[in-house]
Amino acid sequence: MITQRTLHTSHLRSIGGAKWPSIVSSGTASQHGIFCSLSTPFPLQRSQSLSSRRFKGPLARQALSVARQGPSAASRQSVAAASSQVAVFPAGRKQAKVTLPALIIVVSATEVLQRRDSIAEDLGTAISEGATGILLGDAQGLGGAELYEAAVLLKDLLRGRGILLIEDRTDIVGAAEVDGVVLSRQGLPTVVARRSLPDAANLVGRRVASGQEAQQAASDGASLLLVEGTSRQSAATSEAIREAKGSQQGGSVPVIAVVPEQASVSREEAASLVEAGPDGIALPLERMQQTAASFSGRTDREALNPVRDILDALSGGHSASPAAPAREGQRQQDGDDSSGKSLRHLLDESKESLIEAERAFLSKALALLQEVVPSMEEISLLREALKQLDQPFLVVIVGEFNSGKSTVINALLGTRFLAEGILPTTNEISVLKFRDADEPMEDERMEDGYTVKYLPSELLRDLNIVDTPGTNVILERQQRLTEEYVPRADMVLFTMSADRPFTDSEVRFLKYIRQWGKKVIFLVNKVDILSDSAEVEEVASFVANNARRVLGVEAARVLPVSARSALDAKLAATKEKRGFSGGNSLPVLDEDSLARDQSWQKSRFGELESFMVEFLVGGASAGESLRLKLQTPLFVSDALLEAARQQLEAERSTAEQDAAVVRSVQDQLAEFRKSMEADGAAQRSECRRLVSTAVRRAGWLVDEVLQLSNTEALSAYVFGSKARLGSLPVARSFDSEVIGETAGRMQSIVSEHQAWLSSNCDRQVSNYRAFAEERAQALGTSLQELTKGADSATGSGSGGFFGTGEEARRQWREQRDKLDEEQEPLSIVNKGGESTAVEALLRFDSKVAALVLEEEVREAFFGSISSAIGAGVVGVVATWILPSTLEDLLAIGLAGLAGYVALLNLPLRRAEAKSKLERVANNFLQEVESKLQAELEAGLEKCVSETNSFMKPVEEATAAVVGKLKDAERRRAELAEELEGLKQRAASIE
Ligand SMILES: Nc1nc2c(ncn2[C@@H]2O[C@H](COP(=O)(O)OP(=O)(O)OP(=O)(O)O)[C@@H](O)[C@H]2O)c(=O)[nH]1
Repeated sequence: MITQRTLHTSHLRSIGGAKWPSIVSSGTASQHGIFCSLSTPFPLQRSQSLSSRRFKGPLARQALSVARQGPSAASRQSVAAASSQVAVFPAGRKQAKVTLPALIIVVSATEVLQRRDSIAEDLGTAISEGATGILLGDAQGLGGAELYEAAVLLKDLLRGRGILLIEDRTDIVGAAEVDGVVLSRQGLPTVVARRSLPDAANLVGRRVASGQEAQQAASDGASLLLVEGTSRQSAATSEAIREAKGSQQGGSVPVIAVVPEQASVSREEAASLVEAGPDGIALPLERMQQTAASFSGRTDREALNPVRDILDALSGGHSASPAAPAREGQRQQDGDDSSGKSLRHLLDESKESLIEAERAFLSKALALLQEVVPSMEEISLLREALKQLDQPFLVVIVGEFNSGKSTVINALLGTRFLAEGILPTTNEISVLKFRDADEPMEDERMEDGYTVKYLPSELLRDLNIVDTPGTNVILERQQRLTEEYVPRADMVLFTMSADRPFTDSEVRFLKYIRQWGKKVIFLVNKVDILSDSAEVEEVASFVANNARRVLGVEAARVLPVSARSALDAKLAATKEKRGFSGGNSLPVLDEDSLARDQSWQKSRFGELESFMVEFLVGGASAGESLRLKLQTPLFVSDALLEAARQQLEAERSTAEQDAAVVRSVQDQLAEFRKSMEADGAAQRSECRRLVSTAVRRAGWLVDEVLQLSNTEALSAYVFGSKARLGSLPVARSFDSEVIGETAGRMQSIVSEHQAWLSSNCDRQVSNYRAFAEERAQALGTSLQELTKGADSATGSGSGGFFGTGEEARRQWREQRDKLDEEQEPLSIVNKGGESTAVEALLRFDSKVAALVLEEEVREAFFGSISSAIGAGVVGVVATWILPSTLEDLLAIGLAGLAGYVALLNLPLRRAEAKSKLERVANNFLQEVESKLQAELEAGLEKCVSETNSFMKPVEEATAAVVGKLKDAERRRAELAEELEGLKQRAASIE
């Protein structure tokens, strides 16, 4: 039989333990990646288009809708839906963590809403100086909407730089998607609050005032404890902190000291607080300065850096400070090998070369993943796995709560080192590592939240053992912690209770473990509760069968044990204890008596121990441990490369949709132009209708005036010698009967045309600009930056035909000037200098038009007379009478017989007059129309060129993202292929 002694024998110690070079330096937090979702909808236009009142055709409506909404809303939605991040862990994204030492600023929602800007500045400064989070208080009295608003403001401010917690209101935590809640002492039970929170909000803090409350909260699954004394005095707080820390086995839930709003902290109180050893402090913003002064002992306000001073005091003030060991731990991880031996002794040349190839591969994979999927938080697993290569074999013990994980470890160690109990007792991950007895043994809180416990047990020289929280559905957080740790394991000891092996949830969790390619040893614990060895065998084969059937594990290694009996036997066989620092001790066993012990024999624990020895250091399966060790980072890479493939694929499809949406702007611009042109044509045809009506009326007027039976009019011409030209009957009727409302309506069409054109074009440009800005932002840059690039590209002649906004404006001005030069001035009114249709129309004067008509009438008479009395006479008469008025002329004409005869020619003259009028009107119409059209074209040209001046760079950048993602996928696929080769090499290690 192999006993505990076997594990301690000298052949273990004789194995070489040369240090392996460390592979990578410690990693940093992952950054946020580029997401190409089009999340913000276009702003709806407030002002209505002028034309919408007048032109209501389908094209007009389409043009307006394009101008108001920009690129198709439907395509934007589909894009937004496609941008999701792939999570490697089944329970979703990784948890938010409390950075230690913590400095949490407590603010009230009322304060946030009342002095938004100033508080944002104060909090922003504190966060950038190192404050680790914000607790939004004052939640009870406020309405949901206000609290939500305050939470969203703070979230925006934090931008992930620290945690955001809300006091008690789990509903707002979910709605505002913040990191978690702090429950008051009377608030919801921790378990209930956790269940009501969404997955992403994983932090549940609880206010406690005593060690008992702290213990309860920790075992309920609280993720941090906020301690304040019942009497709100710092002395009471210090006492409660001490109790809270003491009450927790391993002290792994962070304990935060709360500085109350009303009380100030004196120097003595600060010292006592620091002495109590909290993991952080929570205090109102306005207490910061004074508290920092007390903590640092500085009096000079100028020299104070409140955040830093408080954090320094917390981390440097006493030996139990969490930050210092965390840093120490990092050092250890980065290469200090004193915590155990690696498996180097099992290496031969070919394995050495495999290791080298693996290292090179892992560095490449790490670099690629960091570059192409920086938002994937799980990259840290790869970093860890790389470091882990230099560390002893890592055995992770998992199982449902109460299955006896801690007891198994205790039995391996031969002492009650870890807490056991029928209720969930393990809330955190504990990594057990070797350290020589004469070295300090304080627990170390690692930066990633795990606790390393050191002890001088020989067992730990060859392997590190990890105790994990039990998995079950009630304590979701614990389950997640364990899930997150599993990928690091080189081997998993899956502990199940003999009375309920292979429960549903165990099967689920086992499947998850297998997904990471882990070797699982099935430990059927508590076999002492089974009646005889036949039952034990029955359960063992049940487990083996199910492992094959459900998990596809052939020849599963099933070890039935009784950890409790084994531990009891070892405790009974303990001759003496070797104490080491921290008040702990390890047994020195009387191995003969242990071997004789009935309960030890029944416990079958020796089989587990001998398996471990054989597996790790000698015997036929020793090579398997090396293979597993080398496979761990490869399987992690495999999972991450696959997750990266999915993420890249999702991002590429999103980016392609984005690019299509951006490209569709061109079609939309063409559509916009088409519908604007249709509306413009409708406006011009309205002008034509108005003018032709006026011409018709003018014709009637001419007919009416120029006829012999029109005695009234004719006598006015004959006898109205005093009347001036402008007030003749024709002129008077012209205004009322011919022009009527025409001039007014024409004027309003033309001026509306201009307003309609500019407002639609401006809206279009500004919508697309907003869209382009949003796109630029989604690409992780700004529009200014993108168009700057385009500017220089244009300058160098390689950037296509689109210039910047300024360039577009210059082109537009040139174009417009050219158009103006080409335009003939309007013949009917002003003979020179006008530029736009509006100006032309505004200068249109019906009186001038009336004069033209008068002229025609005069000419009609004059022509009639001249043809009647002969050209010579007309010449004389003309020179003689021309300076006089028309009335005089008519009087002369009508007085003579010849004049009378000549008047018989009137119908001819009327036709002439009308056609002349028509020509004039058509000239006028043509001028107006061509001006309108030119304006429309120039406006649209400007709109398109200006839009393109920023859309084209965005289009290019969006297309570049697609190209980059494709390239990233190609590189990823190459690595995945390389990985397959390495996996095959590793799998063939004997
Ligand atoms: N009968 C019997 N009880 C055992 C055995 N091993 C552990 N127990 C008991 O089972 C209970 C749970 O043991 P723990 O070691 O705390 O179980 P755990 O899996 O670590 O529990 P959590 O840390 O809460 O996940 C304790 O009361 C132990 O005494 C065993 O082999 N036989």
